[in-house]
Amino acid sequence: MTELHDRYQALIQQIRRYDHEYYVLNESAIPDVEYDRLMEELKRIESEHPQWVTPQSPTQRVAGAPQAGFETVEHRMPMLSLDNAFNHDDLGAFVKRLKDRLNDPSPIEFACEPKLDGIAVSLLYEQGHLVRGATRGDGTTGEDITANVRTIRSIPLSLQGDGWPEVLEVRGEIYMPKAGFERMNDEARERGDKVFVNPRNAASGSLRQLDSRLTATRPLEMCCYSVGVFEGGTLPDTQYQLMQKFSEWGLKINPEMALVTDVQGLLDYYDQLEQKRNGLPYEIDGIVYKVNSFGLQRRLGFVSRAPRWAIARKFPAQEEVTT
Ligand SMILES: NC(=O)n1nc(-c2ccco2)nc1N
Repeated sequence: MTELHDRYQALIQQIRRYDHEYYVLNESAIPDVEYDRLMEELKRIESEHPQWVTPQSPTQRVAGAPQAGFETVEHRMPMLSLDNAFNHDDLGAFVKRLKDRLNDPSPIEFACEPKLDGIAVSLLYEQGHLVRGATRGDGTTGEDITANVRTIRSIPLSLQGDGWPEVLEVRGEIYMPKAGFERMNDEARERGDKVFVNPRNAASGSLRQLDSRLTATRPLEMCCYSVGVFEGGTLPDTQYQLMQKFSEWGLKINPEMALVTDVQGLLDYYDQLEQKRNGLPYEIDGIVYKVNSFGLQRRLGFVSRAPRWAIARKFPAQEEVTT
């Protein structure tokens, strides 16, 4: 029996590693037929030994039946909205305001991230296991979409590596890549079904399904970009270091992230990303600039619902191409 149980645990680790390589690192793992064979062997062992199955097993990503509705979730820490900068002068004014408030003229380091155009989501991990997924909602109250979040392969059911806090709330954006959006709409047209106007609406509609078996068929991904609640552990001192930790723990982060210094750095990054924008495999509607140091972020605090230490800079709206 222990030999079979050892095989069972090895299978879970192997499939978890392939999921991470394929869905988080976007590296081609093994041929589908080989992956499917491993999953079939895992399901067969679980059917013979149902008492071994835990919610963290790769076979447990899709619930068997629809839920009646969505429970509400009260966010222990509000999910922030971002102040906006509409032009380069606004960015200069933003940096000046920070230096005045810090009463320190020395250069400030910023973490720069593409502003993904999806749905902001909170993932709660306890003892390293995913226990809840929730939408941002109005920032204070969101909807419990755990069953749907569990179907997204780029979201690990258990954190990898070590050193993560006992309670860790990871925040990020769930989005639908452009190629998946086009493919899904082509299939919908062939079936005579409703098509979605844009990837953001498609992601939102997919997350609001009461039947997670439908959500599981949708090409959704998640990039993680900030932390909410954390207990029973420590986190790095900067946004950039936190993202490296997230990646070590098996969470997907955005590869376009960069560290820059002062206003010129913000402007250069804007120009670089504006050039890249149309070639990216997902839609972005701007950039999020964050003061990199968490110590400085704490000193700067928030104004009402938005942090003083971050600002969004939007690109000009793109002409809707009517197909
Ligand atoms: N939407 C998006 O891509 N965001 N949103 C934040 C954010 C919002 C509040 C704190 O951080 N960061 C990124 N990359």
